[in-house]
Amino acid sequence: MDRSHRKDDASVALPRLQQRKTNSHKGDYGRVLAIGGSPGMSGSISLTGVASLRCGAGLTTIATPKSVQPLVAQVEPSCMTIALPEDRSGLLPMHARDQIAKVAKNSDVVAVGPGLGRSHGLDMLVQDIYCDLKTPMVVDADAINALGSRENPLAEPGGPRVLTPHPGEFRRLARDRELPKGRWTDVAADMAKRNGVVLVLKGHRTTVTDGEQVYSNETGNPGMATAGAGDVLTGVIAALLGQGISAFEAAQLGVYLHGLAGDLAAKTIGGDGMIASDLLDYLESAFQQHRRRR
Ligand SMILES: NC(=O)C1=CN([C@@H]2O[C@H](COP(=O)(O)OP(=O)(O)OC[C@H]3O[C@@H](n4cnc5c(N)ncnc54)[C@H](O)[C@@H]3O)[C@@H](O)[C@H]2O)[C@@H](O)CC1
Ligand SMILES: Nc1ncnc2c1ncn2[C@@H]1O[C@H](COP(=O)(O)OP(=O)(O)O)[C@@H](O)[C@H]1O
Ligand SMILES: [Mg+2]
Repeated sequence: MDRSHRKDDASVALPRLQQRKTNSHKGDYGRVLAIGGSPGMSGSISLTGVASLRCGAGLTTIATPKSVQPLVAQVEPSCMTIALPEDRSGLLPMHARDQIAKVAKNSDVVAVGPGLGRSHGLDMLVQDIYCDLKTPMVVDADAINALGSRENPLAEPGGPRVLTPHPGEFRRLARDRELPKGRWTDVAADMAKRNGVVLVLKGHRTTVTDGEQVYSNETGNPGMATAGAGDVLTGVIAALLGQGISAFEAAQLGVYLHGLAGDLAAKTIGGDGMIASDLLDYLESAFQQHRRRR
C-alpha cells in the first residue's frame, strides 16, 4: 500500500481519558458483554470480564456455555453471567445466536473469543455476529480463528470492530498467504483499511492500525508472555470502547495501559513468575499513572 499518507508512530498521540463525573452512575460507563469460555478454558473469559471492570466498565456480563457458567460465576461476584446453550462438546452452537443478539442489543460493546474453542458451528456463529451485530466488538482468539475460516475473513463488519491477533492468529486471518518478512504492519494496515476495522498485532511492541494511522506500543515486557495476558487485553479494550472513545483510540490506549500494568507488575512481582491475573491488580495504577502524565 501507499505509505506516504499514513500517520505512523510518533505523530499518533495517546488519547485523553475523561475523569469520572461526580454525578454519574454505572450506566454512564458502558455495558460490556463478554462471550467465550468452554470446558477447560473457563478462566480466559473470566480474565476478560474482570479486566473490563478494572478498566472502568459500568457493568460486565459474561455469556458462556451453560456447563461452564457455574464456574465463571464463582470467579468474580461483580461480573454477571448468562448461561448459553451448548453442543455435545460443550461449545456454543449456531442457535445461541438469537440469545446473544438480544443481550448485545442492550450492551455498548461485545468482546468475543477468549476460550471459545473451535467447531464448524462456532465458525458460523462468529461470522454471523461479526456481520450482523451493530454493537462495537472486540474480536480475539478463537473468534479470530473462526473469521479466518472464511474466504474474506474481515469483510462486512456490522459495526466498529477491533481485532487482536497474536502472530499465529494473524497468519490465520491472512489465510496463510505469504507474509512478507518484516512487513506485517503494511499487510495489516492494508487489511484494516479495506475492511474498515482496527487491527492490533500483538507481541513485543504491539502495533495498532486502522490503515490510516499506525501506533507502535512501547510498554510491556516478556513477563507478559504468559497464558491469559491477551485475554486481559481484550477486556481492557472492550471497557475503553464502551466508554465512548473511537475503536482506534480504545485499541491504542488499551495496549498502552495493558503494557504499563505489565511493567508495574514486573517491577513488584518480578518478570519471571508473574501471571495474567496479576495484570488485573495493576490496571488501576496504570490508569492513574497515565492520568498524572497529562
Ligand atoms: N486460562 C485459559 O483458559 C486460557 C485460554 N486460552 C485460550 O486458548 C485458546 C487457544 O489460544 P492460543 O493462543 O493458546 O493458541 P493458538 O494455537 O492460537 O496460538 C499459539 C501459537 O501461536 C503462535 N504465537 C503466539 N504468540 C506468538 C508470538 N508473539 N510470536 C510468534 N508466534 C506466536 C505460536 O506458534 C503459538 O504456538 C484460545 O481460545 C485462548 O483464548 C489462552 O488465552 C490461554 C489462557
Ligand atoms: N515479550 C513481550 N513483550 C511485551 N508484551 C508481550 C510479550 N509477550 C507477550 N506480550 C503481550 O501479552 C499478550 C499475549 O496475548 P496472547 O498471545 O493472546 O495470549 P493469551 O491467548 O494466552 O491470552 C499480548 O498483549 C502481547 O502483546
Ligand atoms: Mg490470545
